[in-house]
Amino acid sequence: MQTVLLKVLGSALSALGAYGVYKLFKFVYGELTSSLRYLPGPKSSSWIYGNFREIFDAENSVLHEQWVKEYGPTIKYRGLFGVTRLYTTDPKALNHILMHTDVYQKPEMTRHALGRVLGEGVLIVEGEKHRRQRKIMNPAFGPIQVRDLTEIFVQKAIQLRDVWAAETAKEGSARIDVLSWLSRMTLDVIGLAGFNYMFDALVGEPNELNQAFSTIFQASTKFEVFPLLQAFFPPFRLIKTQRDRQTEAAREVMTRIGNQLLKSSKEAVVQAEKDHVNGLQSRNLLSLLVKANTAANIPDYQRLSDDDVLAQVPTFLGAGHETTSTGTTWALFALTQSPEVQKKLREELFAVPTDTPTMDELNALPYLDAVVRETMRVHAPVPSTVRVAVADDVLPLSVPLTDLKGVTQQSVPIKKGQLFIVPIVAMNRLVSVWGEDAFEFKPERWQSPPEAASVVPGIWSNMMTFLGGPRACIGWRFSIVEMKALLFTLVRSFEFELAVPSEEIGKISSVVQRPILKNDKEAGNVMPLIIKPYQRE
Ligand code: HEM
Repeated sequence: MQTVLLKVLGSALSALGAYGVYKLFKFVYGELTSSLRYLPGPKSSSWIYGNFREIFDAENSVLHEQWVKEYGPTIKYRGLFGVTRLYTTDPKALNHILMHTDVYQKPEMTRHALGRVLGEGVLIVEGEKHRRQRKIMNPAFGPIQVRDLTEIFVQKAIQLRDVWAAETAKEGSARIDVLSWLSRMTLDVIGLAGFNYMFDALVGEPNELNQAFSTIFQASTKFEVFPLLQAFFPPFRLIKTQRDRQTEAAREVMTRIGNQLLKSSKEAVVQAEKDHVNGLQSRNLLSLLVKANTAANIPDYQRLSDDDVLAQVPTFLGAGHETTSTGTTWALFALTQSPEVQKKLREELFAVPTDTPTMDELNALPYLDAVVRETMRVHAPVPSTVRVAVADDVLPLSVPLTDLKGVTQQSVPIKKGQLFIVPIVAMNRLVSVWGEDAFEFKPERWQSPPEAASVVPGIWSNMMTFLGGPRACIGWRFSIVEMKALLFTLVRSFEFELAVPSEEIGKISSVVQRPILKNDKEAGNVMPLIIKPYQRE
């Protein structure tokens, strides 16, 4: 028996070894013959990590932005185990990548990492499945639907205002971690607006789903090798880390709650149809999706299965909650750094004679709009994303590049398997578009945005914040109005100051770019502000 076992083990190890040698050979051959081998770019600083560690230490895009200054808009650098990554801020090349979703897709490792948390929702799936999901989902995110949801945004912003007012009541001011409170508020909003579900995160202790989510999405402040090994080498995924177990537990909670929500949504849609009403219960995203999916004019082959609909619950939670809370956190941070902007914004907001504005009233405020745009430009919550070419292609360039052999290239030949970083915040802060002060927070620049911005291939406001093309963010209108409702309510009620010196605030990115305290990384993702009730003269 023992001999048989040893033989099986021996064969398995030999097969694994042969597979490893084959992969290594394929990789080395691919690199030696790569069409990118003469592209300019920084030297790799490690055989194992490539340029990864310095990128991790340099707050995401800052280092890339320096490289672009040094080597030009289209460069290559090394990722883990020396894998070549192509990085370009050339708008024509990026437009090509974003528009050709049949060729440029999310890499398997990204889909694995996101999928184990969020399931097979619209954020993860590719090809025909994506087109089908997106088609049924698009109508739920239109301007009319978001207008209907504004009441929820404003109600929840007022509830947060009241919680903070109570915090400041004793001493006249309070030190508050605004990130955690905004995160509770946006969770409540996506619960209600997404599925008519009450998380009640703004009252009492976080409930089980809230807790599960916070654990998964807490960005790691340390450089960890094992998750990278799992991402690159699927066999490592068989080894379950504590984080994997937490994620699985969270997924179970989400599936359980998701099933209940889907059942209630279906019942609410049927009831609303019977009663010929369009009540709030059936005005949430999930019910709109259920309604669209059951509409008589949809052919059966285009309908989503229950599993597909269910997968959108964690997708909305994951994609629509921390992104908006982080964006609003950076907006408040920016206001603490520009007291004159804070004052000017408050003056504009006080001109509105109601505490409960509609979407149209919020959208009619030009300075609020400029503050939101400028925050989304400078502090884009998702700083970059990734794509892989699933077929050979040719990438067109608007700025020709001179390769290491001195040859000028108008385009770059791309081989199947090539990884790309899609720069979001770096595109939003291009000096060639926004001028020398591109890194500074100046809402006034939106009075006359530069002509040059029109080449940036973004779905919103000539920025990449919500990406562009068929995979652009579906929830951009939702989040912009939610942020406006929050800023409207909070800036009218409080004055904001940073509770620590500004140099102490750092950024750390795990999909979403959140604040940390550089001198106290153990504190996790926090943004401590001193808030004082605003006394109107
Ligand atoms: C400030 C807030 C937000 C930001 C910065 C943001 C940003 C993004 C970005 C950059 C992507 C593309 C990711 C990629 O393909 O690599 C994306 C996709 C997506 N976002 Fe958002 N998002 C925000 C809010 C929301 C909200 C509120 C929702 C839903 C309620 C939402 C739902 C989605 C979904 C479902 C996708 C996948 C779309 C697809 O692949 O077809 N997002 N978002």
